[in-house]
Amino acid sequence: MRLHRNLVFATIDALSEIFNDGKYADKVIEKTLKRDKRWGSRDRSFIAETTYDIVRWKRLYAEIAEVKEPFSREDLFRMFTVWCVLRGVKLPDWPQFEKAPVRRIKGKFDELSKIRKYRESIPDWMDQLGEKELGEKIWTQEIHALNNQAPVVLRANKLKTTTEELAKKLLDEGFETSNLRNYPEALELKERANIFKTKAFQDGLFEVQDASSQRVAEFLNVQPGMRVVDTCAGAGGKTLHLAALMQNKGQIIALDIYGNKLKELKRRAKRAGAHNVETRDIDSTKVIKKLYGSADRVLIDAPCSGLGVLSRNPDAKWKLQPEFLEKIKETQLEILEKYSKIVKNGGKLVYATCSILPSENEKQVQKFLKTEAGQDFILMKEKKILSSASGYDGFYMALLEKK
Ligand SMILES: C[S@@+](CC[C@H](N)C(=O)[O-])C[C@H]1O[C@@H](n2cnc3c(N)ncnc32)[C@H](O)[C@@H]1O
Repeated sequence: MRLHRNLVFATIDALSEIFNDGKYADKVIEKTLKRDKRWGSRDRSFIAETTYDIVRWKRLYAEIAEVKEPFSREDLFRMFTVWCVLRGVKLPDWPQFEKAPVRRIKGKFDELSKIRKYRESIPDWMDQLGEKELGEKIWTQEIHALNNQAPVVLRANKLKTTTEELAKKLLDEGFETSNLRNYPEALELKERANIFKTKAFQDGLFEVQDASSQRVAEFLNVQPGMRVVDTCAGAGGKTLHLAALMQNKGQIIALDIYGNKLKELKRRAKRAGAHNVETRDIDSTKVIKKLYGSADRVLIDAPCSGLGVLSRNPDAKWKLQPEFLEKIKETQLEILEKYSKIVKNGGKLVYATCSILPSENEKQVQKFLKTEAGQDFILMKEKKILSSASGYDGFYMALLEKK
C-alpha cells in the first residue's frame, strides 16, 4: 500500500476532531469524506477504515507511541506510525516519519499484548466491569471478538423481494454476497463496499442490519393483522423488519422520544413499501397512557450501553462513561415498568438490548418481574447472543407474556 499525503492528512484531521473535540466518529468521517469530490471509493475507504482502526486501538497505540491526550498533530502522526508498522505498511519518506522507531514499536507491542486492557485497547473501568459481569474467560473472548471489524449484513425486504432474488440483483450490480445459515433473510457482503448507492437499495429491496439484530423482530412472534407497538423505534431498523414479518397487514405504532429519528423512520418506511407504520413522538406521558392495554405485541428495544456493538462503533469505548451506564439502567427499568402496560392481556412483550452485560439484560428482567407492573408477566424465553460465539453483534432478548 502506498500512502497518499492528502488522505493521511485528512485521517489525522478526523482523528483530532474525534479524540480532542469529542465529536462522534461516524459524523466526523461522513463530513471528512465530503471534503474532496475527486476521491474515489478506495480513497474513501482508506480514510474511513484507517480512522476507525486508530479509534479502535487508541489506548494501545497511544501507549506504544508514548503520547497522552489531548493529542498534538505530532502525537497523532506517532500513533499513525504505530498503525503503519503493525499493519506492515511501508513508511513514506516524509518528515513526519523520520526516525520512526520501528523496532521499538514492535517490541512494545509484544510487551503490552500480555495485558488485556492494552491488548484489547479498552479503558480500565470497562475491563474491570466486563470481567466482573461476565467472568474472566468469557470477557476475554468477548472483548477480543468485539475488536474485529464488523461484517456488512443485509436484510432482504420480503415486502418487495426474496433473499435469492436480491442476491442476484446485487450480483448484477457487481456486489457478491453469501447466505447466512439459519438467518433466512440475511445476506453478507463478500467485500466491504458502499452499498447505499445501488439501485437495489434505492428501490427498498434491503436494509443494512446485523444478523443478531435480525433475531429481535423474529423473537416477538408477530402475525399479520396484529396491533404492535415498537416503543423505542429510533430510525426503525426493527420496525421495518416487523412490517415485513406482518406482510404489511395490521398496525405498527412506532414511538420514540426523538422526533428526528422518527422522521428518518418514515423516509425508510416509504422506501421499503411498509404501509402499516404510524409514528408518534413521545412528547408527554399521555402518548403512552393512551395505548395502555391495547397491543398484541410490544417491543422495547431499549437504550443501552451498546457494548455488544463495539465492533461497528469502536468510538463507544471512549465516549461511554460509567455514570451514563448507571443512568441508562434506571431508564431501562422505568421504560419496562411503564411501557409494559401497553400490552393487552394474553399479549407478548420483547425486551431487547445490544449489550452483553447481565446488569442491563437478564438482571433487569428479573428486577422488572418483581415490580408491580411485572407481576402480570411471565418470562417465556430469553436469548443471549455473544459476539465471540456468533461472529455478529452481541444482543439480548427476553420474551414475556402478560397473563
Ligand atoms: C437501541 S435504540 C433503538 C434502535 C431501533 N429500534 C432500531 O432497530 O433501529 C434505542 C432508542 O430508544 C430511544 N429512547 C431513549 N429513551 C427513550 C424513552 N424514554 N422512551 C422511548 N424511547 C427512548 C432512543 O432515542 C433510541 O432511538
